[in-house]
Amino acid sequence: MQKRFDRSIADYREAVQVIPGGVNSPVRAFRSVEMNPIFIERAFGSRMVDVDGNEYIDYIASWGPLILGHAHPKVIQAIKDTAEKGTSFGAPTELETAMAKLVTERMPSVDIVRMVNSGTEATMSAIRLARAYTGRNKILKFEGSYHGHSDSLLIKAGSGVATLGLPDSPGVPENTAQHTLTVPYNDLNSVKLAFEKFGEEVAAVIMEPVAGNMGVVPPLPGFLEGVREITEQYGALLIFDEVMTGFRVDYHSAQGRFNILPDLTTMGKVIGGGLPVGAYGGKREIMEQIAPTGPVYQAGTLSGNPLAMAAGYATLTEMTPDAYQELERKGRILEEGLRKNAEEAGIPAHINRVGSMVCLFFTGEKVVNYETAKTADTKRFAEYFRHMVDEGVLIPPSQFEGMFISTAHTEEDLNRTLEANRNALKKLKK
Ligand SMILES: Cc1ncc(COP(=O)(O)O)c(C=O)c1O
Ligand SMILES: NCC(=O)CCC(=O)O
Repeated sequence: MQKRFDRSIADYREAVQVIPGGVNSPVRAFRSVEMNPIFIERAFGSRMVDVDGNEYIDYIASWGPLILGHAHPKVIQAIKDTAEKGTSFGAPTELETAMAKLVTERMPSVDIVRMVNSGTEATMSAIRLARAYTGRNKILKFEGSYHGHSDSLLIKAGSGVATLGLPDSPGVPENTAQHTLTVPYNDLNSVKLAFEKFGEEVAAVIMEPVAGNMGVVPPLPGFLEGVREITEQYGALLIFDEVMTGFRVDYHSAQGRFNILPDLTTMGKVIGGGLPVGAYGGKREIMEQIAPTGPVYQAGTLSGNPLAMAAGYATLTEMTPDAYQELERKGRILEEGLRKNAEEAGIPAHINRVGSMVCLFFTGEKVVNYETAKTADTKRFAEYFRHMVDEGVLIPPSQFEGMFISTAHTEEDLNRTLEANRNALKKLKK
């Protein structure tokens, strides 16, 4: 490595004394890429600057939320203006209704929405609601999908769980885990077989409409349609986990892009504009089973927090349909450039992209599910990651995560990224 990380290394040594692994979320630990975590000092637009003064073109984007880039002036102003009037009241505000209106207008299947504080809370609450509504216990999820860290959903999970190779977490009781069925993504036949066996017991299928936690994996044609049909046939709910894809892959999210309507939708990331937010919503009849209109309990001291609502509202307001087209165009530039570079370098690679979510897998195989994602050479990814850091480009530190493009990435940033990619590929051990 040519860059110096003296201060990051010192910060990390200090952090591990008082924080497990020195990080507040495992994916920040850089373990699988065999580096110490880089501590960040500040960020603006497409750039992040670490505590040693190294500057990067950033594609982590806080793991998805920052679709406008870092510290967007309108988002920062909205947070400032709101903060001056108080940061939390424990009583409703008009801002929450305004936000709910925006979400319900844009998210095709969502009539009514409840705000929570994270994606984990959103999926956990949606599962509880689905179980209560159907009077059934089992849920079906896909291998290598990540839906946050609640017990029922930490089975064969993606994201950091996959990166660290911890498929089933200790601490999840067996009698909880037994209610979670898992099948391969993009494999409709396996979904059918699972329903033939357990169909009457399944409360819901929860799925990422574009998988984003085993790297990026688009749904194959007919897959989302098929799952929608099967769930309807068996009276199970379909939950789209749009925590990552929501307001990211399209103005109308993945459900709009692919034109499939789930019963419930979970959201997070972009709707918080960089502040802690999650949400779940859907059909009125189902959602009104939640307290206080119904018996299913779910609550939150800071839910619908004014600062988070202001940041989310400002973000969504900036994200016009044109802005999504622009992201699509940038996504295409990156996708095509990465493919061309890998071909020219003679490196086996598969590139998946949906909108502004892009992933370069170091494998010659087509990646359609977790099994095929795992054919990627993670050692090679680690080496590539470190070369990219040296080149001043920060991508998520795992083969099983995608890059996020923001409206702040300029064409120059993309060209510079492709140049960095070319240089990094050249330096890889053959
Ligand atoms: C699809 C998906 N669902 C749920 C989550 C959990 O969200 P959070 O980290 O906000 O709890 C994530 C990411 O972390 C995600 O990508
Ligand atoms: N794609 C993985 C995530 O978004 C997780 C972020 C985190 O757990 O910090």
